[in-house]
Parts: sequence; C-alpha cells; structure tokens
Amino acid sequence: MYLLLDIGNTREKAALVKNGKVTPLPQLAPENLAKLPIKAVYFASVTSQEKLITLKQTLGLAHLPWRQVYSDAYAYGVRNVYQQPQTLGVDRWLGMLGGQSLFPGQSILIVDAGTAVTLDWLDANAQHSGGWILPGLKMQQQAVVSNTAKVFNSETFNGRLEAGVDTVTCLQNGCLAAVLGAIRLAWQEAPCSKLLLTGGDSKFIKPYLAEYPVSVEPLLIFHGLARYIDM
Ligand SMILES: Nc1ncnc2c1ncn2[C@@H]1O[C@H](COP(=O)(O)OP(=O)(O)O)[C@@H](O)[C@H]1O
Ligand SMILES: CC(C)(COP(=O)(O)O)[C@@H](O)C(=O)NCCC(=O)O
Ligand SMILES: [K+]
Repeated sequence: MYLLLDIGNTREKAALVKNGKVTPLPQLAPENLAKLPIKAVYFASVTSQEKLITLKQTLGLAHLPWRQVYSDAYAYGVRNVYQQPQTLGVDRWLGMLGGQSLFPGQSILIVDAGTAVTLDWLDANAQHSGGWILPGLKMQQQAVVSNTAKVFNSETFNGRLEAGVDTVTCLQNGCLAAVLGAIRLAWQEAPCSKLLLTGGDSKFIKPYLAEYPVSVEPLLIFHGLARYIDM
C-alpha cells in the first residue's frame, strides 16, 4: 500500500493506492496512518518547503521513503507545452496525467478549482496546448473585501449565477460568474471531448456546466500521481 499526498496552497489531500486502486483518505492524521501497511509516500507539492517539512514531521512517517514528483517535459505519453517544464504547477501536470489515463485518446479541458483556478487543454494525442491561471473563488472574494472599504462577505458561500441583490450576493455571484465565464470562454476558444473538473470548489461550479460533457473527478491528481509508483 502507498500513501499519495497532493499538497496544495490551501490544504493537503491524501489517498491510498492498493493493487492499483486509488481510494481517498479524508482524515490525514498520524493515528490513522500508523495502522496502515504503507510502503512509501508519493507526493506532489505546490506549496513552500517549510510547509512540507512540517507535514513530514507531523505525519509520523519519516521512516518511510518519500518520493517527490515534479512536472516534466514528457511522461507516460503526455507532453508539456512549457519551455521550462518544471515551472508548470505539478498539480496541473498530474491533472493531465490523470485525465489522460481516465480518458485516453480524448481531448480534455481540465479545470482545477482550488486556491487558484487553473484550466489546461490536452489534445487527443495527449499534447498540452497551454492553459490559464486565475484567482480561485475564495481568493477573488478575499481580494475584493480586502481592497475595498465597503464590500463585506459572509462565512458561507452560496454563490448563484443570477443578479445579486445585496453586497454579499453581488460579490459571491460575481466571483462565481468570473470562474464560470472563464470556463465557458475556454470551451468556446477550443472545445474538447471532455470537461474534467476537480478541486475543492468543484461543487459550486458543476451545477452550471450541465450543457458540457463534464465529469467531476475528485481524485484526478491522485490518478496522475499513482502513475509514478514503481511496484
Ligand atoms: N475543508 C476545506 N478546507 C479548505 N477549503 C475548502 C474545504 N472544502 C472546500 N474548500 C474550498 O476549496 C478551495 C481550495 O480547494 P483545494 O482544491 O483544496 O485547493 P488547493 O489544492 O489549492 O489546496 C478553497 O477555496 C475553498 O473554497
Ligand atoms: C497555479 C497554482 C498556484 C494552482 O495551485 P492550487 O490552487 O491548486 O494550490 C499551481 O499550479 C502553481 O503554483 N503553479 C506554478 C505556476 C504555473 O503553473 O505556471
Ligand atoms: K490543486
């Protein structure tokens, strides 16, 4: 059994791989991990080295091999368009590797709605043709609130694609519209066979994508990461 970690800018996500099957591990706590026959940790990180060191210490798995995965120019049939391939966020890279393994031979628009929202186009030959990075749903709202005197927000997000009627609904609906607008525009620019959605804010976005061939894949990054396991 292997532990997979996707260390994002907001939080870490974990999954287990056993006999090639990926299952989520919602509670990443040392007491849960200690009971498991984990052989190695495969991880990808877009966060700081400090956060990584702290995580390693707190999980109590320092005795195991830790294998860090990085973006590359080419791996498992997928080709990165970046001139400096390692500068592509490894979560984006793994999203493409995961997408290609789930839907081989199909063109895919991959949307990761996390701290930042990323969009990446992967053609039917698994060639990355590029993407977009924009502020995530929460980051957009925080940016507006912190740079204005009179815009405020509420704790819970309840954004809808309709006109807001007060400050909070105008802000939340506006930020949701910005993300959905980017997705629709991306599709308009270069439609694909699949729209793959992942990331913590997927649930807010998915209801508005009914007219697209959309799949929500909460484990997408892990499907990419699992390809690196050498058994
Ligand atoms: N338990 C949670 N903790 C933090 N953010 C969450 C949680 N559940 C959903 N979210 C939402 O998910 C977003 C972060 O998505 P995620 O994919 O975890 O990001 P990252 O990979 O950048 O760490 C936040 O903007 C927040 O709105
Ligand atoms: C764009 C990102 C911040 C998204 O990370 P996330 O929101 O999932 O934490 C991450 O993929 C990243 O740090 N990318 C490096 C720059 C690039 O992809 O070109
Ligand atoms: K992510």
